[in-house]
Amino acid sequence: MKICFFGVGGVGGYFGALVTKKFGEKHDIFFVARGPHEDTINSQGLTLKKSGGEELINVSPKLCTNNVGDLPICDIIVLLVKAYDLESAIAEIAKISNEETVILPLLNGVDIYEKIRSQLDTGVVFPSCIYVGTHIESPGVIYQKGGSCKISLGKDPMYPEFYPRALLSLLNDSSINFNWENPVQISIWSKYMFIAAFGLVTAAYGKTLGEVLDSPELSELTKSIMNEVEEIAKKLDINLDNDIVETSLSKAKGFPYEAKTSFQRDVELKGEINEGDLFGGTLIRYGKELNVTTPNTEIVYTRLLNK
Ligand SMILES: NC(=O)C1=CN([C@@H]2O[C@H](COP(=O)(O)OP(=O)(O)OC[C@H]3O[C@@H](n4cnc5c(N)ncnc54)[C@H](OP(=O)(O)O)[C@@H]3O)[C@@H](O)[C@H]2O)C=CC1
Ligand SMILES: CC(C)(CO)C(=O)C(=O)O
Repeated sequence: MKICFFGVGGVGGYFGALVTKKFGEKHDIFFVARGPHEDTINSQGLTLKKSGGEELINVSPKLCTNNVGDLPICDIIVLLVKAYDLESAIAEIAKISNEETVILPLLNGVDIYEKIRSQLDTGVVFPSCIYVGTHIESPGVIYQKGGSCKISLGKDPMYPEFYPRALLSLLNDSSINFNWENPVQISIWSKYMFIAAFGLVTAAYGKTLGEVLDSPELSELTKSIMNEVEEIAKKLDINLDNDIVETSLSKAKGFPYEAKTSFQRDVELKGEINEGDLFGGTLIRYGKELNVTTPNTEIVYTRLLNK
């Protein structure tokens, strides 16, 4: 098979390394990367420090490139760019996919499937989400620490009968945990509740997940954003568990004290280029459309925009 990891940063690099370690000989595996990260992968391979660095994996794909013109039509594309790069990435992916290509986008967000479908009508696209704490430590090196590392994915509403046997075998045989869930929207919204609330608060106040949990004031603020997400989900008929806010809060205890959300990292490193609209902007828009007040999201998002 021809398999492309489009974006091998924190999450894409983590999964790309695991799949390449297992299947680099058997399948043609391609990485799309750019800049110094691409250069280092080409000269030294991609290194994954798994579970906080105790286990080291080093892999080389068949080709790492920033130009999809170098790639064939692929059977499987794992899409892992930040939301602000999604539109341009989809335009590139359209060039290496056909109607049979299986596309797995693991980005945070509740409307990623719709965003992809508004631009791409080929391929089979699986709505999904993932809990994993991982980032680019230095060019060519991915550092993973924390998170269940489990993917939730469900059927493509456009092809409800299509079961992605090859993709699921690939994940399974690469020792990647997943749940095939239908409907998957409950998991996607539960993950979104977690990351929108913790992402906004960690980024706006410059605190790690552990520091937010330690602060009664910031925990309460995180919880109040989660309550707003819950109200929006209710209006959309997404049946989240009754205790979803409590379980989402306690999920953060499963991450190391010093863990940062990917959103906090972006705000610290890249300033204004970040996924704020995916969290704050989207929630505020939903609130207006659905008549749900979102005062806490607004306070935190405004603080971020004024940073
Ligand atoms: N990191 C985490 O722990 C988690 C992240 N997520 C979500 O997963 C998604 C990906 O996040 P993450 O992996 O952290 O992001 P990263 O920024 O670490 O990785 C994305 C990579 O894709 C590259 N890229 C983007 N567009 C192109 C392009 N056209 N050509 C070549 N390379 C490209 C980026 O390059 P460059 O750096 O040059 O922009 C970057 O290396 C986000 O939606 C995030 O919210 C979900 C769960 C956990
Ligand atoms: C929840 C968390 C922290 C890890 O999955 C995440 O999704 C992120 O940092 O974007």
